[in-house]
Amino acid sequence: MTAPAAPATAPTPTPTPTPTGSVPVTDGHIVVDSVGKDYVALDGHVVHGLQPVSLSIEKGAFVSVVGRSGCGKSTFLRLVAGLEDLTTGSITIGAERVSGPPDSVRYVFQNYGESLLPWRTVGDNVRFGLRHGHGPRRAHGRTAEDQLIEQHLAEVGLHGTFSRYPGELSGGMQQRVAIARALAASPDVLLLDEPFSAVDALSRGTLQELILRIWQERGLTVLFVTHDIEEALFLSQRVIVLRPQGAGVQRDAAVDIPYPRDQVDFREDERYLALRRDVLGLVLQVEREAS
Ligand SMILES: Nc1ncnc2c1ncn2[C@@H]1O[C@H](COP(=O)(O)OP(=O)(O)OP(=O)(O)O)[C@@H](O)[C@H]1O
Repeated sequence: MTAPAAPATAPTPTPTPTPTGSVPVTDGHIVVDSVGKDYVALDGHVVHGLQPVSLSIEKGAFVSVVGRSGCGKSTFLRLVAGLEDLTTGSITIGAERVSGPPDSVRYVFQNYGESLLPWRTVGDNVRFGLRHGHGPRRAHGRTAEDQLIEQHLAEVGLHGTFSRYPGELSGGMQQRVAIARALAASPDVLLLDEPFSAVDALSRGTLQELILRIWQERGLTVLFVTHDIEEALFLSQRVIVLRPQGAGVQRDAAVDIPYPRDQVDFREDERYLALRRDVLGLVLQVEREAS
């Protein structure tokens, strides 16, 4: 496979005022300080979505978040994305405190079918990302914009699909469109919430390699949520295990295995096997205690 030779360093784009007048953040270093989230359920009782978590995620890092269902993975991602208000703490990305969706952050959801606009062509879906992004890759004029869109599509292996509709593509291809749309916004931080869980195993492998290549080439900070511990270890420099029921961080494990990582060789590496045993053991132990 083609995968990063080393952790990449993101180029620092020049801050450009957005059409709404807000100034985008310009750096992918994420600091999460005592961040917690409580929800009030319909019957009025308080649910801990996430109990206070503190983390520092370096610019250009690839970090995965794992843990059993309901432990707060998606809540954590939505808070970093500024899609929900914090109950406690603060999040900063670069120099900016997150108080709404930052211009430099893009989110790719599991359900590409819901996130893509089915009545718009693939090209127009990516155009949406381009027009609502920031940074130096914005184009002036329809032709220049179309060329940029073609480049974004080619970057995710979808050359020649501009005029097709999402519903005409396979699941894996639709998720590539969603990734291209996110990249068209020139983000510094890419958040992915179980992005490959709805695609078949083979497509999943190629999508994993795609995301590693993009991470390396663009120097993005990537936060990746998955149920799949093997996927998390294969992709990441660091795997964060959350405790059940939003009870915070249980383990913060460095995956000290160099890139490029080969899908087959990686899974035979002693360091991978030891980490897998450790992380899987933790999660399974929690499952047993909960059942
Ligand atoms: N809008 C909401 N209102 C009430 N409770 C919520 C809301 N969103 C999440 N929760 C609760 O917060 C907790 C964490 O949910 P979250 O979706 O973050 O977990 P998760 O680890 O992503 O789960 P899964 O792996 O199943 O997707 C759960 O108990 C969930 O029921």
